Amino acid sequence: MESPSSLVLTISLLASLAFLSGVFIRRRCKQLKCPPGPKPWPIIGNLILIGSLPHQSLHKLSQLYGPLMHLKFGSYPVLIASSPEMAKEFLKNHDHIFASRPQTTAGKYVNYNYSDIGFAPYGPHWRQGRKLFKNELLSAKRIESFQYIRVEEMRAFVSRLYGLSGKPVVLVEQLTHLTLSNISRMVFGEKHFSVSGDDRHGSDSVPSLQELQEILDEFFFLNGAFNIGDWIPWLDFLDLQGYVKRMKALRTKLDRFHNYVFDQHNRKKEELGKDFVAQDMVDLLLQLADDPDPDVKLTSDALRGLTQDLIGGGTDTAAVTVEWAISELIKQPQLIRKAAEELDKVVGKERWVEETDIPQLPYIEAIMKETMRKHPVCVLIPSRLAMEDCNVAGYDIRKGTRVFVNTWSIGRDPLLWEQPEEFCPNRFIGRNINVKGTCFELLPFGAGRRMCPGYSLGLKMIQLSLANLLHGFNWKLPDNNRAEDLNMEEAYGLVTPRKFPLVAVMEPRLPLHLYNI
Ligand code: HEM
Repeated sequence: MESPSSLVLTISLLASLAFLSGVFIRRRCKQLKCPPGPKPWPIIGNLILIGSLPHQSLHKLSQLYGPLMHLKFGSYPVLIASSPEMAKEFLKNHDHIFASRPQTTAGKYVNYNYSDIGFAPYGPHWRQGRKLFKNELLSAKRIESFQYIRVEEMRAFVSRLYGLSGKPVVLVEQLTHLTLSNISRMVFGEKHFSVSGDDRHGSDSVPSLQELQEILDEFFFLNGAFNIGDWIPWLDFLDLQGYVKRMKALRTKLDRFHNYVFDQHNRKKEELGKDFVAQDMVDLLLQLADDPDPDVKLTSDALRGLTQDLIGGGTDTAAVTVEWAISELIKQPQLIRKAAEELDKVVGKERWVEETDIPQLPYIEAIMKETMRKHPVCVLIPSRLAMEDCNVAGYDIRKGTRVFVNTWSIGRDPLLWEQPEEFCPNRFIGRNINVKGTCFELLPFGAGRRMCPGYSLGLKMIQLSLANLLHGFNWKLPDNNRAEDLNMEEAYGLVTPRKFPLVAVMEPRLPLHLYNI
């Protein structure tokens, strides 16, 4: 073990080296043509400027420096793209160069050494995973085959809410319960994470829905946290924020969870032998792992990483989007009335909204798009990494540069959106703007090679729950709180939720027999 004085000496030496390399990089940047940006400090670069809501700080800075801004976070050059044109440069025109992601400590510990898709570097493993997601796990046919689960869980959801009528409800808790029940049944195929069926409680080996939710909360926090060691690698060993310790503790919980899930599925597969038919996504993954001739062998870590992508991808993202939508609507009751009119006309008052109704509900779709414009859950699209030196929009970009697209900023550009601070679904009526990664002014699911592979499932879950919440309930704030006083602050993370969860009171608006399952 090193003595304290030799440790101090080592740190000072490393700091001097980092400082000198900073000077060297700045000199190099002067020789190259870099986009404009604020001057970096030694060692920390511009990290000091980003604050607790990085997307908002970067938005303000980009108004000074322009839609493509050059910064330095710790040891790494960073670019912030804040206009549709710049987003298109990175996510379409030069997508082949920026299709990788930087390695992070969370990717190592929490995501099984980058064995998932979201954190994996561009390469054969990532390609194989994307192919499996597209052709097998999240194909249109597979998503359709799980429709009955979404219907059952939706019924259980509205029934639970009915039981809470007239009382103040923390909406996001109910929504996360819905999305997690949905996804966990599609992925694990069982009901023990769902209270809609024969709900069992956690034991030593079987995590309950509540435990799974706690694991996911920590998972989201640590994956979204700004870990100093990721940006100043020579400080990594100090674990200044204690995140690495938490990541290792989470990994132990995740291991226990995956052991339970995979043991159980493997046992069923062995028992059934040739009669085994995949019924859920874990079954499918196990079958695919048996393939004697895959491009890349699916290791046990890969099975775990891919399972986490499925569970993590669609739970908080969908719940947080719907919570933002209801928060905005509750401030403008006339918009809720307009949505209810559309629902009464198309669906009527004698049944719930079904997925097949969605194409006939343009106003609900407009509410969803407007929510995604003003409150994209990924306010900064997860970082892309330049795999080689290149030239973008006339600027020299070095290999290793990290690129963030600020979707929050694009959604507030007054040149693109009239009165961007207003929540106004009508702006989407009659306009051909989709969320499929081809309209660069609206990128809730990203774009290009790394665009969200779960977007079509995500859209189904968001639209169906939003439509049924508006169809089945009248909404108000508790205790005569005034809608105009509702706090709309954000909390930054891998997804960006409300800082203070919405507490609302619901009353049924359909015949009561529809709520009792
Ligand atoms: C419900 C709303 C959802 C939103 C708003 C959302 C948003 C996003 C965004 C912005 C990205 C980054 C895209 C990029 O880099 O260009 C992403 C990636 C990803 N999403 Fe989603 N997502 C949602 C649902 C889902 C669902 C349901 C799943 C899976 C079941 C999923 C799985 C993933 C995965 C695996 C990636 C990483 C892709 C890669 O790096 O190649 N997401 N998502």
